[in-house]
Amino acid sequence: MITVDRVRACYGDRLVLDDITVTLGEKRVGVIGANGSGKSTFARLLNGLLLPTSGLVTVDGLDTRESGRAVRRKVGFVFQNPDNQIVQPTVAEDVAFGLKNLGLARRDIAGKVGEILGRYGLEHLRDRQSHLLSGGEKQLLALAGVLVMRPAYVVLDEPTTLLDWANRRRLMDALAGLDETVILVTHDLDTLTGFDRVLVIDHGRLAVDDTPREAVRGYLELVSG
Ligand SMILES: Nc1ncnc2c1ncn2[C@@H]1O[C@H](COP(=O)(O)OP(=O)(O)OP(=O)(O)O)[C@@H](O)[C@H]1O
Repeated sequence: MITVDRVRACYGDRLVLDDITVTLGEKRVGVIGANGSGKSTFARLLNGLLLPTSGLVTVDGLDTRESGRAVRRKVGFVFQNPDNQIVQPTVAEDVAFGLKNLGLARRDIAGKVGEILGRYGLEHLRDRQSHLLSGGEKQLLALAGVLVMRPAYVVLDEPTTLLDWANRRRLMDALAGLDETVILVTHDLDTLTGFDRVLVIDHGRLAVDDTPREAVRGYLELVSG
């Protein structure tokens, strides 16, 4: 369970999130809102990439301020732009990167990498240069690199914006099949079908917290004034 308790977040003296309190325990949570409303900032708080200016964020009881490393093992983060997280020259090396850092044996790493590449239809790309993949392939690789670490939670920040229809479908199918808890920041409102809960952030405040249908309705009301 992730708890966000009376959180404010500032960049310099600019207040971007104001007094957010929410407990996330559902398997599928969406986060929507206008450009600049604070969604990415909210997402980054959940795995300690960003620390609250005041208030508290905990993941399964761990304070992100005190236990950043343990929190990041629990909460995987998929960036909007996969180039921000693909760091190794080949696909297989990139997926293996986090496991190597954990000090796993070479044979265990190979097994886990093979399994995850197979699961996401990336096996044929294993020796390809990561930076030459298409946008959709990169997005799936970024997801695979996070999932191979077996996080309990996966936070995705607008993962479908670079994708064509087929790759968007692939990514959403991949997400639908996950056992992990998914927290998805998106502008792509139809990807929220079947979600348990959707939060709407408006000018740094939690404006709506409801079912997808009601949250989207509330969001459209907000943006149409
Ligand atoms: N590192 C930063 N330094 C200063 N201001 C920032 C920083 N990151 C974000 N902001 C500002 O904080 C506000 C919220 O940004 P955030 O990225 O959280 O919004 P968002 O809802 O994810 O937007 P979008 O839908 O456009 O991705 C914006 O006004 C943005 O300009």
